[in-house]
Amino acid sequence: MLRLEKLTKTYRTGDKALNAVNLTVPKGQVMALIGPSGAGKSTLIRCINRLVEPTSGKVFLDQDDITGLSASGLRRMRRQMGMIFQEYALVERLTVMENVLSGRLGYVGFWRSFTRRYPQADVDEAFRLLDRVGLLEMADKRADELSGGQRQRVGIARALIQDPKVLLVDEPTASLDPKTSRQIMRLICELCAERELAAIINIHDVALAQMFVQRVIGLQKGVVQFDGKPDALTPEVLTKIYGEEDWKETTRSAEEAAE
Ligand SMILES: Nc1ncnc2c1ncn2[C@@H]1O[C@H](COP(=O)(O)OP(=O)(O)OP(=O)(O)O)[C@@H](O)[C@H]1O
Repeated sequence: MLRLEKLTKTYRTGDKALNAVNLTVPKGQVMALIGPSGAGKSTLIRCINRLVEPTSGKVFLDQDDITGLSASGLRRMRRQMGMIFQEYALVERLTVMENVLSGRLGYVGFWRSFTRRYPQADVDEAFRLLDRVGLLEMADKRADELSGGQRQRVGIARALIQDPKVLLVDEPTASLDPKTSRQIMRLICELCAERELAAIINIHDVALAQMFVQRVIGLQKGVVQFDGKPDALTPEVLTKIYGEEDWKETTRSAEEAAE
């Protein structure tokens, strides 16, 4: 379980990106984070694993207070938080297999990580994960030979080989076509269900979020404006989060969502 208590971030420029956000994401729940540009979505995701240092407030993963950890404690804790990025963040000249195995770098000792020699159990698990994300045949290909959708599948396998408790996902489909976007969202949600993983997905595409997640959080100016089920995202709620617009074509009705 992930719990945020009054999480606040004020950047040095004075921008208050998060304002006392309280949030609990139970084990196995996939939650979409929506909101206009500048609402604080990326900041929220990055404050959880302290890529951005919160100004105040606390983040708990199960019983552990992440905000109170020393540098070495934080390194260990980050193993439990898998991250998936919009631009995949793969090492282009390495193979698919090597990219997936790099998710184990937080676990193996210095010498193994330096020489990139991984235990056989890690290699076996990497093959299993590549099979699960549909890339077994691509294990020896270089990352720069893959399509965007295939790259994101590598990014997903790399996050999962960490054996995380929570997935932090930052705009996973922003660089993908609509069909591939659905496939990637479906895959992330299926994997979270299989592994009882909590996930927070920062996503701009409201309709896509509605199709796949169980819960949506709407952020606006660093404050939670909406917390509920996807089919409760009415045009009125979207106006509250994003401002005045014709939302009828954006949202899916409850009946459609149930299909
Ligand atoms: N490194 C930084 N230094 C100063 N201000 C920042 C920094 N990063 C973000 N901000 C500010 O914090 C606020 C929230 O930004 P953030 O990137 O978290 O929003 P977002 O909802 O992810 O936006 P987008 O959807 O455009 O990615 C904005 O006002 C932004 O200008």
